Amino acid sequence: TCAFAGQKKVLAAYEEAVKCGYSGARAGRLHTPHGVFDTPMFMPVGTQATVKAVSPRELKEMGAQIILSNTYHLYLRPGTELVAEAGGLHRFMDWDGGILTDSGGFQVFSLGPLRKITEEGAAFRSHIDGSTQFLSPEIAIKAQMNLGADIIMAFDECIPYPAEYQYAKLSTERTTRWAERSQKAHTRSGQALFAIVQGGMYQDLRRVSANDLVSLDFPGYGIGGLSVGEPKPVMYEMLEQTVPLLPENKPRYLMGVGTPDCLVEAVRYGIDMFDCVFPTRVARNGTAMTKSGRLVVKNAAYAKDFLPIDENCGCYACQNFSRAYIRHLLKADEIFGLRLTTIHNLYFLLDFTKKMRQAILEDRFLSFREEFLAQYCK
Ligand SMILES: CNc1nc2c(CCNCC3CCCC3)c3nc(N)[nH]c(=O)c3cc2[nH]1
Ligand SMILES: [Zn+2]
Repeated sequence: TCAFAGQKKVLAAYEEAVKCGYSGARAGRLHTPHGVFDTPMFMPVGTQATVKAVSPRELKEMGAQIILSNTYHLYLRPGTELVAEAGGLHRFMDWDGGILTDSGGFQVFSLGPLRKITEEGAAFRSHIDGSTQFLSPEIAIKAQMNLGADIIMAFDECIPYPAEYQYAKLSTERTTRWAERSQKAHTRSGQALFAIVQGGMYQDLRRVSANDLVSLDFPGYGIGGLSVGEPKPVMYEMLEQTVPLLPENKPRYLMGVGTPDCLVEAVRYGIDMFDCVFPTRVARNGTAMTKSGRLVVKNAAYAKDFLPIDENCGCYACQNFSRAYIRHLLKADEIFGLRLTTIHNLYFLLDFTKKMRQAILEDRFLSFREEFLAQYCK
């Protein structure tokens, strides 16, 4: 095992990373002010301080450990000072588990019509009221200190795909300078600041980004700039180049990933933490995730199917309701229908990462991966 080396200001401590015999797959324990959590882990996304359609009690019941929220959205509405006055994000949304906030870097570049990026930061138009806004490392870190998450992310630029080598190089070097500025602006003890590795789809830039950020010594590392439309083999190649350069005794968080096939490959390379809007988003248009692929429960084929979505699933939806009932609710635009598909999809991914952890601890991760990929159609 990798003994935990004492690190200053580290509360997202990493210990007990148990390496299984093959490559970098490992099972670990992540220490935060709101508890100690098992990895590999999937983190449900709650963009606007709620995981859409489910309650904190239901999240706890299905085994969620850390959930995500978003600085960009909360900064625009209701404002991060207001959340601070309410006692912080945990109090505001009544969640006593772990919270991780993304710095807003990705959203600025993917949501608001981008105005311009300078060394100072990013100016953009709010997607809510079109007003001109500005985010910089200092503003993003102050906002995240106000929200009070257990883990916060450095302000970065997620390089679009595809991108010219020269642009990727300059942007990655700026993201490293922004990471240093994020570190200097981060003055809240009891909160872990993770840096974010960039480098586009260029192996050499990925290695430079990882090495530069590791020498700045962060308690954990996000891997950004992936799952932005690149082919999966390219994403895996970037992981192969990047993950081995990150300290073994620190958490690695692959941002915005993803589907079960991507999760099992990323765990193989040594990723510990994942987030993705996919399970909650597709649930809202009536698609359920299963170990053999997606099941569009809204389809007419299920009108008289009185079996649950997945007979082996332990979630509230599968334990109590049939495909026919859920299809009926979705067709009737009943809110409870969205709640049931969301509960199932979140449970599916949370349970999937739990199964991967168990396989690693029992040193059978490779066969688990083979069996899963054989059954799962992308
Ligand atoms: C979907 N693919 C993807 N997502 C990325 C994300 C967002 C991760 N998810 C955040 C939650 C979603 C809403 C609330 C918080 C990325 N974020 C940052 N900061 N940098 C990336 O390179 C970055 C890269 C990403 N790629
Ligand atoms: Zn289920």
